[in-house]
Amino acid sequence: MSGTGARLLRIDAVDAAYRQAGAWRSVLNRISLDVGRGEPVGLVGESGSGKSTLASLALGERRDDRRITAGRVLFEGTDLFAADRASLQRLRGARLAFVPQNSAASLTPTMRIGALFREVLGRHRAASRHARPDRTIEALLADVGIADPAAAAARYPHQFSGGQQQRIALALAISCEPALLVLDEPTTGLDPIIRRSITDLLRRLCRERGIAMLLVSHDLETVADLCERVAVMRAGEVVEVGATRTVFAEPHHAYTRALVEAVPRLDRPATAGGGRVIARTAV
Ligand SMILES: Nc1ncnc2c1ncn2[C@@H]1O[C@H](COP(=O)(O)OP(=O)(O)OP(=O)(O)O)[C@@H](O)[C@H]1O
Repeated sequence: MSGTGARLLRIDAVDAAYRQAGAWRSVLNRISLDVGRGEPVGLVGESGSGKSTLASLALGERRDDRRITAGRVLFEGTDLFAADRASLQRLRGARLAFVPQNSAASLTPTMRIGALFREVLGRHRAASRHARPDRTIEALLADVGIADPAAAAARYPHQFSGGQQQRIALALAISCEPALLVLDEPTTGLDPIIRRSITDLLRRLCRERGIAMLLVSHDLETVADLCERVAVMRAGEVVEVGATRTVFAEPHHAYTRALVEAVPRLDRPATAGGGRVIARTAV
């Protein structure tokens, strides 16, 4: 699946600013970026360059201390910052889903896994489409590799390992069949083996279900593994965007070159399967 499909998300010449000490400070400067249906797109760049801000705007998140001063964010043709709150609410969590950094910790500790799913499915009407929500929940848990899903649904998050919690959080994010998954550093802080298994799972889930991804990460290897296209940000601007292989193998912008050169080993050849152009970084 590739970015040749219809545009799903269109970030169109967006400027954004945060209020700090009573004044508005610009943090995004005429950012444009599209994500096609089913397309995985990575967002990399230096700390503070605006990646999380852009991801949050892609989710239509409104905050009193932030404003869009120019441009638009369109999701399936809806202007997320002109839409009324009810329309936005309908989109968020259903068509648009978010996987935060350390998503395992985002599972409510006092709720059983089954109840967590029923709450999310119920909130977005998806449950009513399924005659047997328990079956849906068990199928989702099985799909992310949780053994004995019926028993798992009756347990609490702390009764699972960190890696399993991460898988459950992913299953929860895709439970409403979103068209776009926005992920903020989904593999940061994970040990290398769990990171690899979560990356493989994400790739499979999104491919099988045709889910597009906007993936914010400092981990260029994960981006190279998962994303067909990548945008490189610096100081509130997209300095380079293109096919991940090309951008990482032949960076045009000096900043991208420095970023890629900072990865310890770049000498492993690209593989057909994962599309990796960057070798495993030292972890
Ligand atoms: N709530 C806020 N109030 C004021 N400024 C903010 C706020 N959140 C972010 N910023 C500023 O906006 C800019 C972009 O921050 P953002 O978190 O989007 O960058 P980032 O690329 O995701 O960084 P990192 O990789 O460190 O997470 C930074 O200068 C940051 O200080």
